[in-house]
Amino acid sequence: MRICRLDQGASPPPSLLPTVELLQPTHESDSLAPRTSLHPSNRPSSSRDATAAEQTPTVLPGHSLPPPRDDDTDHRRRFTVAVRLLLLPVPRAMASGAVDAAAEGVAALGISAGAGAGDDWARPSAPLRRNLRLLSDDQVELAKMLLNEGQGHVFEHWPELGVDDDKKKTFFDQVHRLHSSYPGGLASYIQNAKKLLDDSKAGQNPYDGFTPSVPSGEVLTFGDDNFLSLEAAGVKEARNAIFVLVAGGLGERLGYKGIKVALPRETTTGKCFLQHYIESILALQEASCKLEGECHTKIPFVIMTSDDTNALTIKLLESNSYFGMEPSQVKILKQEKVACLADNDARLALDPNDKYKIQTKPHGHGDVHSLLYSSGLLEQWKNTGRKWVLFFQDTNGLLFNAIPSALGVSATKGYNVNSLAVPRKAKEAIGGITKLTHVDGRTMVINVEYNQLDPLLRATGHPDGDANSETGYSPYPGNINQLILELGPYIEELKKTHGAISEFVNPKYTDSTKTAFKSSTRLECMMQDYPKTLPPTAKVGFTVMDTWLAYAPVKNNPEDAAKVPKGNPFHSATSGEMAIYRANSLILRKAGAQISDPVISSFNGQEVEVWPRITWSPRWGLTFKDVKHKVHGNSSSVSQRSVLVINGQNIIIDGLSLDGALIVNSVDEAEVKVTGHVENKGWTIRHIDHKDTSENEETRIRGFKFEKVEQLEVNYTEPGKHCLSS
Ligand SMILES: O=c1ccn([C@@H]2O[C@H](COP(=O)(O)OP(=O)(O)O[C@H]3O[C@H](CO)[C@H](O)[C@H](O)[C@H]3O)[C@@H](O)[C@H]2O)c(=O)[nH]1
Repeated sequence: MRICRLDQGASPPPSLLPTVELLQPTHESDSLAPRTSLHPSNRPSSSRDATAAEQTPTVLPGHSLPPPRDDDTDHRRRFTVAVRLLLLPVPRAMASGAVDAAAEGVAALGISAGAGAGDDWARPSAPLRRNLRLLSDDQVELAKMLLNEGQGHVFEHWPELGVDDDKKKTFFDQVHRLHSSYPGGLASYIQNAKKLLDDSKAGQNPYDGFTPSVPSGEVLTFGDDNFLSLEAAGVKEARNAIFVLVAGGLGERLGYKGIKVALPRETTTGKCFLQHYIESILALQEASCKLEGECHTKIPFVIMTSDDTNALTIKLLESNSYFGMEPSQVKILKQEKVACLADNDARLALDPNDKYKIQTKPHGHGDVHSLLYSSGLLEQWKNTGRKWVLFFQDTNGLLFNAIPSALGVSATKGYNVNSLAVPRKAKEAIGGITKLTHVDGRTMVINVEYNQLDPLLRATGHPDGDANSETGYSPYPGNINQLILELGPYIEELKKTHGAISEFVNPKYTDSTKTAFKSSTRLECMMQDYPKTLPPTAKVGFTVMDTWLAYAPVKNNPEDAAKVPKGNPFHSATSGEMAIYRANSLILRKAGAQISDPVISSFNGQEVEVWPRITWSPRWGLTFKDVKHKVHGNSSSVSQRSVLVINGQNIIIDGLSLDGALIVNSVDEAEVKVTGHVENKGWTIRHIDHKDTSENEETRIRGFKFEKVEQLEVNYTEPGKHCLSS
């Protein structure tokens, strides 16, 4: 083995950069952003154990689904009415209501009067009435609203004045927050919930009158000429893009205690999802700018967080110097949670551990549209020539393999909306992209969420429901929730809707009488329902790519993953990591390298293909053209037991024969040729049981870890030409 100009030691981590900008638009000032939707949608919450009857989610009544597309005027008129109803400036309207004389008398003191004739409104709740002296005028109005909406139970346990007074005040602080962060206020939320819960109980079919059929979209074949030219078009457009990561989800199904974007995407390098996303955006930025010659564009990166994820996301960014991104490029939009509902009457659920607190949960990724709208960022970006907004989710480690070509499709086809899709296995937990034709002739191409597709098909003459065709896949492409929206039309639409996304509710009932819930529920909304409000003239398309290339999320905990029907994807930490090795192996094969076949192995009860553990930094292989350019000839080979980590922009693989572990790091200015035979004992894979608490959680949920027996690691830190050869 001959190593030319080998330097050891990595550069020290950069020092901490300034803190991220946290944008928190309130809906009080943006009261137009309605949550009551005209175009309801349906989707289950994280848990998937309820029966179909129990799971049927519901939409707001009075707005039959989907939107009227060919009678837009009528639709808009109804929409306007709905919005107006929501637009009442609730706190002020309430404050200007009848205020009793006693309260007026003490208003200057900031407290209301004690129980008296003017407090008759509080008669339904004796505990509240006894505590009225504690409340400010605004709080009195909130209390009135709660009683009006049938929420007297929240005061039932209140002791007399003087006991727990601070907690009582804190309770009202929370009520105020819930009230002011929901368009139309908490009363609207409760009223919407009542309607949706009624519909859910009645089993109302939101797709009444619609017939599903298989739509046609762009189907890409990895590596062919069309793919290459679309990738090139996408890279060119990338400098006009904005990336939006929705990362407010609890990740209940995975059960991981940290934030999902902090999980390692793969464990050869241990780089987390967020690092990979940021490095991919920066690589795109650089590649796109290079095409321009001189260009100083910084691609904006928005992260939507929630109270569950916000602090940890900011900490992850700050403690890693934003993974190389300029802090000013990153914008954080925090979504507010909504109140949980305990029963069919939409009674607010109290926290079992703190009766002075209302239980809350995230409202769904659909919040991203109203948050972007009210942030004012979209207009700013439009003024600086941005054209595309790309939305993506927290744990798809393969996503950036698909971004350049998908953006190329948007640019060349002129799509206002482009959804990325993959072939879907029947009953897989991803929505199906479906053409819906109404009896009155309207049509739309839209995501039908996975729990709705089966009942819809059964109700429309497909007795097998959500079933695979002779191809072994569902005929309906699977939506992976990577959306590319054209900025101009997006802004125009948001000016009308203010980011309104239809809500739905998905209570898990204890039994078929649908009278009680297994646990509290809440209203939700989904970002992929955005096209439902678009006029028929909008160019809505989708792009289908191979699953192995584009989609491998980490959503399921080991136990649930092991129960996934045979042949369906596990969507676990195990499968998510193995999918990266498989994709990289297949990409290198396509580029001419000889990559050994995988072996089958079982981790945490999941049988997966174990390919050579090959990874590279986004700067090395952003597009297939880049990979082809850096893999010379077809004489390189990598054995199944090998690990290959390529970490540097200008590393050329030319006649390498690898049987062991090889890690090559280089600075941009170094050009490194890797050739010859590298053999060592390499890294073995040790099985770990997910119940083995001696291992950390990140390891346990994937079910394996590498034992680094022997490896060759080389670091090129000096500019110039280098070679690593035997
Ligand atoms: O209130 C929320 C809820 C979720 N999220 C984020 O939204 C993304 C998606 O959440 P889930 O992974 O829980 O989504 P589901 O698996 O329920 O389903 C979604 O993702 C699937 C693909 O992974 C399909 O596209 C499906 O149609 C779509 O609804 C995640 O990044 C999550 O962090 C939020 O930001 N806020």
